[in-house]
Amino acid sequence: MSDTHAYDHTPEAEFGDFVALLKPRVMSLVVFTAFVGLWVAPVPMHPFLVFCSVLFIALGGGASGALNMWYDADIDAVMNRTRGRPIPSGRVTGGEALGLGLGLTVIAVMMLGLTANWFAAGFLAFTIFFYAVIYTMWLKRWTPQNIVIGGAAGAFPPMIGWACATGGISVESFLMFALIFFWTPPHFWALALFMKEDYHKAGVPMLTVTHGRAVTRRHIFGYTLVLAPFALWLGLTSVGGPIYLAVALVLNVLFIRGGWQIMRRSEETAIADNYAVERRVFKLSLYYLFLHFLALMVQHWVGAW
Ligand code: HEM
Ligand SMILES: CC(C)=CCC/C(C)=C/CC/C(C)=C/COP(=O)(O)OP(=O)(O)O
Repeated sequence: MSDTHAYDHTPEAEFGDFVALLKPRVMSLVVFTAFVGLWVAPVPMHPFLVFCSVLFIALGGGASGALNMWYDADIDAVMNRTRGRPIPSGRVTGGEALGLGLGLTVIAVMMLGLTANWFAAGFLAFTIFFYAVIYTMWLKRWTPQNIVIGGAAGAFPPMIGWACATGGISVESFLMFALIFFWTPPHFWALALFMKEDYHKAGVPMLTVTHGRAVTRRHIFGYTLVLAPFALWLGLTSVGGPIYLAVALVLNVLFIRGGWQIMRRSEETAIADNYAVERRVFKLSLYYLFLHFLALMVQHWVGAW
C-alpha cells in the first residue's frame, strides 16, 4: 500500500502517488456500498448509467480523500501509519492535492448530475463537503465524538446510490445509512486501541486519547448492540429476505461477541498478546460490512420479500 512507500532520494511524484491521494483501499468498500444501494433500488437503471453513477461516486469519494490528505498533511507527517503518504513524504505538494481534490469534485458532481440526476449529485457534493470540511477540518481536531458524527459521511454512499436510481430517499436507504453509521465507531475504535500512540503524538482527540482505553472498550461493545437491530430491521424491508437475515444474524452475533470480548479484556492481557482480539475485531468489521452488502445483492438477485 502506498502508505508504506520507502522515502525516495528524489521525491518525484509518480502516477501511483496521485492514486494514493484518492485512498483507493478504503474507498473500494465505500464504492461497493454505493453500488449495492443503487443495485437493490426498485427502479432499474440502464447498465451504462449504472457504470457512470458508480464511476462518478468513486471519483467523488477519491476527491474527498485527496482533500482530506491535503488538510491533514501535518497530522499525517507525525503518525507512523501515515507519514509515508504522498504529501508528508514530499512527492506531491499540498497545492497539487488540493487541485486534484477540487477538480475531481467538480467533475464528479457535474457528471453525476448529467448522467443520473441532480438530487444524487447534490447528495454527493454534500457528502464530500461533510468529509472534507465538517469531519476533517472541524470535528477530527476538536472532539472525541469526531468519528461518530463524521461517520455520517461514510454512511451516505448507499443513499447516494439509491438516489441515483430513484431520485429520492426511503426507509431502505436510510437503514443502509444507519448500518454504516453505527458500524463506524466499533470499526475505527478497535483500530484506535492498538494505534493510540499515533493519535496521541499527533494531538488528535480520539476517544482512546481523551477518555482512555477502558471507556473506548465499553463504547465499542455499546455500538455493536445499537447496530444489530438496524442491521436486522433492514432485512425486514422490501430489500430484505431470508438470505440477508441469516447472514445478518450470524454477523451480528459475531460482532457483538467481539465487542464483548474487547470490553472484558484488561489492558495487561491485551498488551501481552499484542492486541490480538482488537486486531481480529477490526478485520471482522471489514468483513461485517462487506458481507451485509453482498448479502443484499444476493438477496436482490434471488428475489427479496
Ligand atoms: C469516520 C469514519 C472512519 C474512520 C475514522 C476510519 C478509519 C480508518 C482507519 C484509520 C483505517 C486504517 C488504515 C488505513 O488508513 O487504510 C481504516 C481502514 C479501513 N476502513 Fe475505515 N474509517 C472510517 C470509515 C470507513 C468507511 C465508511 C468505510 C467503508 C464503507 C471504511 C472502510 C475501511 C477499509 C476497507 C479499511 C481497510 C483499508 C486497508 O485495507 O488498508 N472506513 N479506517
Ligand atoms: C462518496 C464519498 C464522498 C465518500 C466519502 C466516504 C468517506 C467519508 C469515507 C471515510 C473514510 C475514512 C478513511 C475515514 C478515515 O478517517 P481519517 O481521514 O481521519 O483517516 P486517516 O487518519 O487514515 O487519514
